[in-house]
Amino acid sequence: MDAHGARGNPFEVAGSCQLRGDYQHCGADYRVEQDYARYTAADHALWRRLYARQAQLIERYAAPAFIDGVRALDMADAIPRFDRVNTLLHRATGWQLVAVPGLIPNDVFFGYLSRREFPVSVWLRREDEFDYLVEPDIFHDFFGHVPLLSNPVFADYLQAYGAQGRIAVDLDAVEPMSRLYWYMVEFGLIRTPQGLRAFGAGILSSGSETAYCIESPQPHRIAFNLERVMQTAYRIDTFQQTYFVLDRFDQLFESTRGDLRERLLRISAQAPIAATQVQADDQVISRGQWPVVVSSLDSGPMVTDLQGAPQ
Ligand SMILES: C[C@H](O)[C@H](O)[C@H]1CNc2nc(N)[nH]c(=O)c2N1
Ligand SMILES: N[C@@H](Cc1ccccc1)C(=O)O
Ligand SMILES: [Fe+2]
Repeated sequence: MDAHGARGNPFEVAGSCQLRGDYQHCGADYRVEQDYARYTAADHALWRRLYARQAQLIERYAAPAFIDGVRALDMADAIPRFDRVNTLLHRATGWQLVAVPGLIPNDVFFGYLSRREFPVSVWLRREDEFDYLVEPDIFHDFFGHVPLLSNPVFADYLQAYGAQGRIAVDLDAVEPMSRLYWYMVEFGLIRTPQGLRAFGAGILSSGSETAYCIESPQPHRIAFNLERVMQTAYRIDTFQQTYFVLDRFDQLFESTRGDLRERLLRISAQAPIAATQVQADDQVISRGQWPVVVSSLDSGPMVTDLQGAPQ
């Protein structure tokens, strides 16, 4: 089966995209066995190093709901077994993990989400991709996405998103939905009483982007607006140039309610906004809006936004 699939995938770059996974043994829905025996001692050791590094970073940079999800999972010591996690996850929010070779076409992906099934790649990145890699591997898919699947509001959102995504595929108006997924599920930020925090999986599986998205003055940080997000192009092979910021997770849930068809068709027909641009009516969120207090903790200077963040 052609890994690119007739329906393409978001990582198709100029007609050639070397997908990393083994697509030779997957069915029409791209399912494979996790085949736990395939993982070597070196794989588990790399997993432990990736986990230890991110577990330390998320205390400072991740949304509390994400941290709670990580703590509920037992994945510090080895690559997790999907079947064991599924028992817990199904009981928590009705979600199940499905092993896939890697990226899968949009319509198959949305189909899974609409049934509360989350596709998780089975291959693990190389040592030299410790800080960042372009394609989603098992560490990105599992460490980045699974913690929030145990959060009821987020779990409901993701299923509603999948159902809307299937409508977008039928309309051939997928791009706005892909952008919404990218800027929220993969690279979303959220305001908390402790200040700006990340909840996007693409941020939290990357050791380098986790600090960058909060600390760097370079990227734009813009308050979430559904139309604006759906219209904004993105890069898949570098840190994001724009991050969108929620006040509350249920803004996401609200955004998938109702009939999006007119909006999807209209936005699909418009020229996208470049990720480097700021629009006149953007609510730009800069650190300056929240007086920043640096309080030294035993773990070194901690940047905290104490005033101004919404309660
Ligand atoms: C929603 C959007 O199309 C997005 O890029 C999808 C496409 N296919 C995928 N396939 C897998 N396995 N994992 C993903 O995160 C995605 N992302
Ligand atoms: N860049 C992420 C992986 C990722 C791939 C595709 C989409 C989002 C994130 C990392 O290094 O962990
Ligand atoms: Fe992802």
